[in-house]
This record gives sequence, C-alpha cells and structure tokens, in this order.
Amino acid sequence: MIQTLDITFGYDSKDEVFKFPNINLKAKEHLLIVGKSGIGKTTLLHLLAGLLPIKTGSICINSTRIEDLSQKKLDAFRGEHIGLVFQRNHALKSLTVAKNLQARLFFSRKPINYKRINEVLTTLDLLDYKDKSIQTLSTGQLQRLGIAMAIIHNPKLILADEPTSSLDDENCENVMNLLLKEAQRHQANLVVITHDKRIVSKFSKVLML
Ligand SMILES: Nc1ncnc2c1ncn2[C@@H]1O[C@H](COP(=O)(O)OP(=O)(O)OP(=O)(O)O)[C@@H](O)[C@H]1O
Repeated sequence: MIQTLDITFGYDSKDEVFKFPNINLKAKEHLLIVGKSGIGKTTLLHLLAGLLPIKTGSICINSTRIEDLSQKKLDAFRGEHIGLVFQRNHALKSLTVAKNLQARLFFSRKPINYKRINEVLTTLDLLDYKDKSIQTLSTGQLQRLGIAMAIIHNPKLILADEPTSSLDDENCENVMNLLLKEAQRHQANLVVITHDKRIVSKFSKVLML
C-alpha cells in the first residue's frame, strides 16, 4: 500500500520546486508513471524509495511514514521492503551474476535461497550466465540482472525506472510478465516509469506528470 500526500521536492542546486500529484495504491495495485523528459519521473521514484528527502508532504508505504525514519532505519526499510530497478545497473562488477543475487539477499537480511535464485535467473533467461562475471553481459542482460536484483528478496514495493527500454519484444514481454507475476505473488505494489508504449496496456492505473 502506498499513499503520498502533497509531496514537494527541490534539488539543492536548483530553485525549481517539484509538486507531485497524490498517489494512492491499495495492496496489489500497480501504477505506470508517464510524462515528458525532465518532468520529474525519476525524481518521484527516488522520493518513493527514500533515496531523496521530500521537502513537504508525506509518503506512507505499508503503514510506515518513511520521512519519520532515521537514515539507518530508512536504509534497512528500503533493503527489506523495496525493490528498485534503476536505469543504470548497480551490480557489483567484481562478482558473478549469482553472487550479486546472493549479496542482495544478504543485504536484505534474507536467507540465501539457491532455488529462488535459479528460478529468477531461468525466467529472465540468465541461467547460462549464473557463474559468469557481470562484465561479460550485454546491455539487455545487465538490465535483466537489474530486475533480478530488484525482486530476488520478495519486496512489498517494486519501483522500476524504464525496465524495458533496452529489451527486444520477447524479453520486454518476459520482464513485464515477471514483474507483474512477482508483484501478484507477494501482494506487492509495482510502480513503473516508462516511455515504452509496448507496456502501457498492462496497467490499469496511469499517472501523467
Ligand atoms: N541530482 C540532480 N541535481 C540537480 N538537478 C537534477 C538532478 N537530477 C535531476 N535533476 C533535474 O531535475 C529534473 C527532473 O529530472 P528527472 O530525471 O526526474 O526527469 P525524468 O522525467 O525522469 O526525465 P527522463 O524521462 O529524461 O528520464 C530535470 O530538469 C533534471 O535535470
């Protein structure tokens, strides 16, 4: 469940103040965020993840007001309950694909579940790369690994910034189906930013910034 109320934000280096429309998602509801380049979509996603501090307003995720949390508690809350798909991959370059997923589970304070790792890698067509260094992966494979890292710990909120932008039609379909299936399975909310017209029909709620 996500509820935002009158949130505003400003980057220190700029005078511009972003004012965002309220978001109200019940359990299992999903949201697509669209809008022209530079309007503030990624900024909003980072606010929902608690990666940036709101200036005013409130953000409530599963009954927790994230602006009330200390930095330490916020980091722990994010690690445990939120899965983030970034535009750029944040995997650790020195580790293999599987070790990156193990590290993600470790930082989320979840047990290392090898069956779950294999299942996610299979769905994302990455099983053959399990023991490969991530430096050998293509852009699309890296993007799929980013998705694996965002869902491996069964988060309650999945936030995805352009998750399908560098994927072909088949992988675009696989990735969206996986994100929706994972969200459904764990009763999670899924919030996706996109310019990708191929995925619009998958969402019943759309927020235009
Ligand atoms: N760290 C930052 N410091 C200062 N300004 C920033 C920072 N990050 C983003 N901005 C500015 O804030 C505005 C919104 O950026 P944001 O990335 O949220 O837009 P967006 O809608 O996601 O764009 P796109 O669709 O191109 O990814 C832009 O004008 C951008 O230049």
